[in-house]
Amino acid sequence: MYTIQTMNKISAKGLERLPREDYETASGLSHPDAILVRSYKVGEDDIPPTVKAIARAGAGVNNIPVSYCTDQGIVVFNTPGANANSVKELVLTGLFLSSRNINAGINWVQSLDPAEEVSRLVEKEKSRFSGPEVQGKKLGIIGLGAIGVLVANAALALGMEVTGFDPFISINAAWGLSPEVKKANSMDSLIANSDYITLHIPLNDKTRSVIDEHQFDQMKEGTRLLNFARGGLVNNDSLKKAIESGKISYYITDFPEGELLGNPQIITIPHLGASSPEAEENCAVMAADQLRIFLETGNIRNAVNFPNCTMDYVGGHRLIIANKNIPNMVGQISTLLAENEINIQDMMNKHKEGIAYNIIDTDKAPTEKLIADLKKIEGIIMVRAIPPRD
Ligand SMILES: NC(=O)c1ccc[n+]([C@@H]2O[C@H](COP(=O)([O-])OP(=O)(O)OC[C@H]3O[C@@H](n4cnc5c(N)ncnc54)[C@H](O)[C@@H]3O)[C@@H](O)[C@H]2O)c1
Ligand SMILES: O=C(O)[C@H](O)COP(=O)(O)O
Repeated sequence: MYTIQTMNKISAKGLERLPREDYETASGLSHPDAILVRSYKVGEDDIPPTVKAIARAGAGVNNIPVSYCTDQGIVVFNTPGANANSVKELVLTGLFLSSRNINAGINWVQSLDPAEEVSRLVEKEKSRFSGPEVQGKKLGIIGLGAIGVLVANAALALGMEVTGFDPFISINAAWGLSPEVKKANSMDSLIANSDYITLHIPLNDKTRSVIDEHQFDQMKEGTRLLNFARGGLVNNDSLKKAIESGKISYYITDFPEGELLGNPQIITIPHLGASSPEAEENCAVMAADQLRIFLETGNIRNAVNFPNCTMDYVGGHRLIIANKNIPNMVGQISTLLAENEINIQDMMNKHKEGIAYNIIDTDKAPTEKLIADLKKIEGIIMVRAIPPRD
């Protein structure tokens, strides 16, 4: 029986992927094998030593202490692309909200006295809420991953001129991107030439406050900035100055903070990007499947801190081992197996940055002592025997 601790409400469709006879899934488990989470901020103290994997049902993993998990041999998964369409639709909504003064107009209508002649007032005052069309305008997209690509293609269909900046674009993303999307060679040039800018990059130490005073200075007067990626990407002090100076006419964010409230040029959405039943289901299903496959077979798909590594598992004896990506690790592992008269039948070794991951199928079950001896090899981070299937 595997135990999975949920740290947020997870779509039932995802939980159904973990059969009840083999999995207990609950929020208050003290020794879980794995954690299933959405945006809950997971602290190191939330991760008991029994945890082998954490699955983030969503894209951003900035709420998980990934480096700590790597050091502990804990595999962290996310669900690439599973909520991208949901976010794309909200970004398009944000594009129109930033352009047509819809929010201000709606709020004004709601503030009217119903006893007044509302339809007459509306016709008299509506010019106050006029705003430009997006067709023919320039959209700059920072980050052309799962979401950025969908936004780019959809904005082209709206008649916008689209430019993207992503120095690390994946081959997959490039395949999905319309050839009409222009490539910016720097973030500065993209920013200086856009009427609308939308952010679709992860928040990490390299991207924190990536939109700061310098970036705002490059922008055209009246730029509309959309942030459906993470609050920390934009420096709030610089943003407020840019709004005061007229550089920014509207900031639309899915990540409200107290200091952003009450400003009519900042539209705050309560982190609804992935809050559609479809996205919640897609993410939960993908996260649960990835967890289950890892726990039951050791195969890894879509980990952010471990390499993808899969080998057909027919249910014999299997060891999974993670180690620092340094010389002579495989040699030491195979020598120890040979000394224990265990024959390797199949083996896969992959690495990602400083981590190497091995799947080793053997003719005999590894003993507890062998596992303990493997763990003693310097550079080994994690060793686990996968229980044979019936
Ligand atoms: N609002 C929401 O509910 C919501 C939902 C999903 C994702 N997100 C956020 O959006 C981000 C992007 O999601 P995604 O699914 O497109 O992820 P993704 O991994 O598919 O794409 C991210 C892209 O950003 C690029 N990138 C990284 N650093 C960059 C930089 N400095 N400059 C330019 N490009 C850079 C990467 O190369 C990659 O192509 C997530 O990390 C998450 O923070 C928000
Ligand atoms: O990174 C993500 O996938 C989004 O921010 C969605 O977060 P949520 O699952 O908490 O809605």
